[in-house]
Amino acid sequence: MARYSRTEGTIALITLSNPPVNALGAAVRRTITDIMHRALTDGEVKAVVLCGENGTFCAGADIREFGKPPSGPALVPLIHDMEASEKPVVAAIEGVALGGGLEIALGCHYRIAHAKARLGFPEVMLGLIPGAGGSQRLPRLIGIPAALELITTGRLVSAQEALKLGIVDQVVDGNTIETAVKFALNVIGVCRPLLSRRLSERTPAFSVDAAAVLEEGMARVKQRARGAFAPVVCVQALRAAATLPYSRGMETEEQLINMLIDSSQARALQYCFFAQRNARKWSLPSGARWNNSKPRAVHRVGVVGLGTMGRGITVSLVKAGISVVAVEMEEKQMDLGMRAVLGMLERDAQRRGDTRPPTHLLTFTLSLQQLGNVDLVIEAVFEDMALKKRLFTELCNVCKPSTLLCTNTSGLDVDALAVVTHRRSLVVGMHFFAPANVMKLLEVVCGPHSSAEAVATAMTLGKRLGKVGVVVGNCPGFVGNRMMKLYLDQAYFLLEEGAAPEQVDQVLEEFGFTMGIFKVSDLSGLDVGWRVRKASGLIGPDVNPKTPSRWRQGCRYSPLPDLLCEQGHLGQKSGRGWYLYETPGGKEPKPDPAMHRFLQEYRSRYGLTPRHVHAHEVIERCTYAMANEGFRILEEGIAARAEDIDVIYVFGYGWPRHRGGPMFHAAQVGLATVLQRLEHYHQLHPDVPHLQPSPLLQRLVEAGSPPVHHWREHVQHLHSHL
Ligand SMILES: CCCCCCCCCCCCC/C=C/C(=O)SCCNC(=O)CCNC(=O)[C@H](O)C(C)(C)COP(=O)(O)OP(=O)(O)OC[C@H]1O[C@@H](n2cnc3c(N)ncnc32)[C@H](O)[C@@H]1OP(=O)(O)O
Repeated sequence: MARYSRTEGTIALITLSNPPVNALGAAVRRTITDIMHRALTDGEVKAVVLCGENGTFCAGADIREFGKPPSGPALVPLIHDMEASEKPVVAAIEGVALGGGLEIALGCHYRIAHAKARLGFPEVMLGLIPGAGGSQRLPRLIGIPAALELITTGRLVSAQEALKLGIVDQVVDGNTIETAVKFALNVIGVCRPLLSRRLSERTPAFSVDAAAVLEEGMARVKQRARGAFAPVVCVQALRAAATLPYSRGMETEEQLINMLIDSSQARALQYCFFAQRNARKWSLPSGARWNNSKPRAVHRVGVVGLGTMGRGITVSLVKAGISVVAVEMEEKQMDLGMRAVLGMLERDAQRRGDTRPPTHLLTFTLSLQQLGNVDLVIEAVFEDMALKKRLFTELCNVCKPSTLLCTNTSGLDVDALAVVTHRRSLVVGMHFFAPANVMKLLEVVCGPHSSAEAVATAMTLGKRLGKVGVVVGNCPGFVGNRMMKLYLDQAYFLLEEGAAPEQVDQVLEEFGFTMGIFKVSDLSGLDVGWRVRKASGLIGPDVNPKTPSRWRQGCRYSPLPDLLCEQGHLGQKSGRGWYLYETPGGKEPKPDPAMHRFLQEYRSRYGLTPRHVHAHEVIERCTYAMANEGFRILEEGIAARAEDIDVIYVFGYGWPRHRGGPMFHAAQVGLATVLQRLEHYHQLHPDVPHLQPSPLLQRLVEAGSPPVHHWREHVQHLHSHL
């Protein structure tokens, strides 16, 4: 928990010891409070050095304790006693000093950091504010503007930046604890400077500038927060720091943290924190798991296809220091792709203040033969099964027998590709999201043939690229796009029934989505879905001409997006889609009067009487339809946990993190309510079978709506896939 020792005769060394990250759980707080008291009252001790075991100072409060009844001593009095002490207290920061860890460090009189240390207040990402004095001490140390930026974004800073900002006093390359002990010996008995080191005794100058900074900060934060409370409350806490004496500021901080600590948003964000980490802990029906499966070493990767996805994937790999052989079939395409990749790397290097992008890691070629020596190939060619099958057959002949073959398909059958190869166990899906060098999500799709080694390798590679990998089973659209289809269907149906694209989008954005569904559709291009619908026989020559236009494969179908595509309205790229753009390629969507006329004509053609669609109906139909499909996905074993589905939606589809994800949201609304609303909508729309509540949802409600992490126990035939 925490250890006490004496060094150099007069220095008390207090070492936090709570692996893996020295989180400040109740037992740690109790021990540290006791031994700090011992050090501060022991007449032989002249100074204290506070450090963490195993190269980590402290990652803050134990997040698992939030939401449970409080136990153990609070942090605020401990920090206060330490700061008020007449003995210098020096923090020796290695690894991280985050949240409560940084608050403890700010209560110390001096801070020495290792060059590789990172510091910050990430509480806002957990739906909180720095609630143990951090919101009051940091602005007194570094000023309002810098504190505002750090606290409202949760951004971590390097030791070097912390030194520039004045958060730490010294940065060391060598032994941080030895340096801190020497430092402590030097400041023993130096009284006046100690007084000035107590941050609570400083007054932040509240200039007119600071008032303007806070006002601007509030406006910026409100605009970016998409309905999240914590960033807004962070600004309120900083305003208290700027305008109130320290003790009153602390009272405000306490009121604000108490308001947030039990909020549904804090619960959702803390759920996301653990869900993201649990997603790494995959397992397969064979018993292979993340911690018993060895990944292969990957030094050299082949990327086939230099379209939008291939370019992003190539950039991601090169930025992670991996050699890439990028293959295109046509010279013109290769030229375009090469220029785009080099441009992206150049811009990225400039942003980081690096003059030389790592282009030496890149080879561009028109020949698949150059893939003979790569460890792994990521195929990113056109979404066409026949083409992919031909490519995989060829790759088998060209690549060494141990090369893993991965497909970046967004929904085609990975098993069907595996069976055309002589190395089925080495085939997995690596589904990146556009733009692949920016988006964090990676669906790793494994089929019945995929080996544990292949899954482990794809997941490890994803981690090296900074992605959040989630292992999913093989089915059309996998997890993300399979659920997205139902979300889109509901959005189209809402238009048929009377809504306008901008109205649906506004409601979704107010709910917290990064972008409304119709804006997303315009951005990705309406032709993407059009091709998928053609390939899956929903449109095209295979459809019986007698089939009504609004009916496909036994259920309601909306031809609205197909009609737009037929008119050449493909979204941003054509200057017109669900919205109107100034020019082809324009980025600013404007409601389109022609779209409104088109929808009116469409409705009268099919005898649909438009009605007013309420905001709550938009949210319920879109999000409950998604969650309902999520339950089916769980039941089929396509996702191992509800948390995995939520991670996919938060990191890949712009789902608001402060609402946890579609499955967590359903739990927060109440499963019984979701079930009842789905029954209601299914009664109104019996031609939409996906609105019929899934059996798993019904069983969970019968079982009294257990919490999300118990849902798996109610899945029948567990291990069918994952
Ligand atoms: C004092 C609390 C009392 C509670 C009662 C309420 C009182 C109300 C007053 C509240 C005042 C509190 C003031 C303080 C608030 C805080 O400090 S909030 C926490 C702020 N800190 C963070 O957000 C840090 C979160 N952690 C990370 O960012 C990263 O984990 C890391 C430290 C940078 C390490 O990253 P990496 O090396 O990639 O490892 P990970 O896989 O992420 O983590 C390893 C395992 O450690 C677990 N973990 C990490 N941090 C915490 C944590 N703070 N609490 C609990 N557990 C943590 C993580 O889940 C991993 O676990 P496993 O998956 O099981 O391996």
